[in-house]
Amino acid sequence: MPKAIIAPSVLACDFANLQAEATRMVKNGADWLHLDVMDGHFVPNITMGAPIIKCLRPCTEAFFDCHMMVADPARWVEDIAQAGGNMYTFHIEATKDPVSVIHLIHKHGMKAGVALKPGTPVEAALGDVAELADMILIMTVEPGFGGQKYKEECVAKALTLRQRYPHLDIEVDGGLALDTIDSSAQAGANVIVAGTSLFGAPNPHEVITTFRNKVNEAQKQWIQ
Ligand SMILES: O=C(CO)[C@@H](O)[C@H](O)COP(=O)(O)O
Ligand SMILES: [Co+2]
Repeated sequence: MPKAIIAPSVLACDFANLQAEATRMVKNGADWLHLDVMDGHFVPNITMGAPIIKCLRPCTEAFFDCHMMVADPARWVEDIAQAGGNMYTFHIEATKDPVSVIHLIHKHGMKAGVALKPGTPVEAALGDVAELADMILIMTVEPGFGGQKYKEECVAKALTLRQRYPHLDIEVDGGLALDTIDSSAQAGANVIVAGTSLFGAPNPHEVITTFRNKVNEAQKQWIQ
């Protein structure tokens, strides 16, 4: 069964101390670090790109989960691979040919993730995309900003995917916190991204442990 993976989004950290903030989350039990790359075109915000990821790479051995909110997903694959990205998750809305982008990502030695905005139906990812991708990301907020309200209605897409693809990594991202995790865990999501609720927590270890326990408990129902 897919295991729980907790991925703090550094978008909510103190960027003046990125190295310390990233390693603080790893010490508190994070499995991955979620790095939100925004280009100011696909979303109305600009964050970081390959140069910052490259600087962070020697600071930690954590798996870098790169969430690419960019208008041209193929364009940045080589740069992110060279910077040390491990997962390259692009938005299906940004390309007419997601299968080619998945192949390109694999060719560069990274895992391939495919993200769906709240308004994108899950059918867009069924079939070839879900079968070739290593992970599907269900956005539970509109991409572009941290600290938004969780859209619970989006988790129905995670449930559809989990029922069809019992071994697929399914990530949820946006507004995940102690009071919203249950619906995502119950729907079968196993990769939990959280920014505000982890970087703002007095005890992030406790929150990470709670997320992990809830996901692992919920995943048991999918064992056939
Ligand atoms: O991709 C995004 C936003 O576009 C996310 O990764 C957010 O950074 C998550 O932040 P919180 O909603 O957990 O504060
Ligand atoms: Co993200």
